[in-house]
Amino acid sequence: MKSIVIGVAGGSGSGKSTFTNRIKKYFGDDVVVLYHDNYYRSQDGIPFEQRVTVNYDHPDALETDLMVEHLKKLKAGESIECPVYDFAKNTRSSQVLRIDPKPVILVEGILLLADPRVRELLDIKVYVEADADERILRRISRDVEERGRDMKGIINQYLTTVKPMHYLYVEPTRAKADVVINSGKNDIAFDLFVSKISQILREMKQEGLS
Ligand SMILES: Nc1ncnc2c1ncn2[C@@H]1O[C@H](COP(=O)(O)OP(=O)(O)O)[C@@H](O)[C@H]1O
Ligand SMILES: O=c1ccn([C@@H]2O[C@H](COP(=O)(O)O)[C@@H](O)[C@H]2O)c(=O)[nH]1
Repeated sequence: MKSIVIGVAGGSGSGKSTFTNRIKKYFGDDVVVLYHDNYYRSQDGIPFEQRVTVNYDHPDALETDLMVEHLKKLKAGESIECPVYDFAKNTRSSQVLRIDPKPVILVEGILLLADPRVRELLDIKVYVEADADERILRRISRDVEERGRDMKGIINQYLTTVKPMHYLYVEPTRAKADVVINSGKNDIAFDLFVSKISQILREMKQEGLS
């Protein structure tokens, strides 16, 4: 099976998942999503109080080697067993997720475009743009509602690691993207991607590649 790989990067809270999930919902079984977030390293070796002080916005916090290996396998038509990260516990869960290869592979993560090995595997590189104030406001709601965090912890983490790492490692990768989209709820960008992906899927089907 031949695949097209689309990488979606951007700051935390920019709307990457919103955009990616909308594409996945539209194309259903033709699309698989690989979340770089699931490749955060296990923090099982340290107590919870220490886990919350780790710099999760530095490239070293992620096991990108494993994700590169998995992405290569999916591209080669092989299934993978992806780790599953538990944000409430700040470590990997005991679960793994079997992911089967599909004609369209979406890969998503804040630091995706920071690694040349990942960039090399991507056919289309997208950067989702959003103002810093909107990103932090969205992150506050999401982290409280979905990731088991409190206000004090979110603010402390934002000021000590999220913000400085964003300007050091995430924002510079905007220049590596083929397409920069303004907001994950951008209907024009969504329509353009639907038509591009539909065209690629049609060509793959005509050539008998998917
Ligand atoms: N353009 C937008 N307007 C309003 N809310 C948004 C917008 N984009 C994303 N959100 C909301 O912000 C939160 C974080 O978005 P998400 O897509 O998970 O960001 P990311 O994956 O980049 O961290 C979600 O609750 C989402 O519904
Ligand atoms: O244990 C962890 C691991 C990561 N984070 C934060 O997650 C975001 C990236 O996820 P998005 O879905 O793109 O927001 C990153 O900024 C890390 O700070 C965490 O808080 N705890």
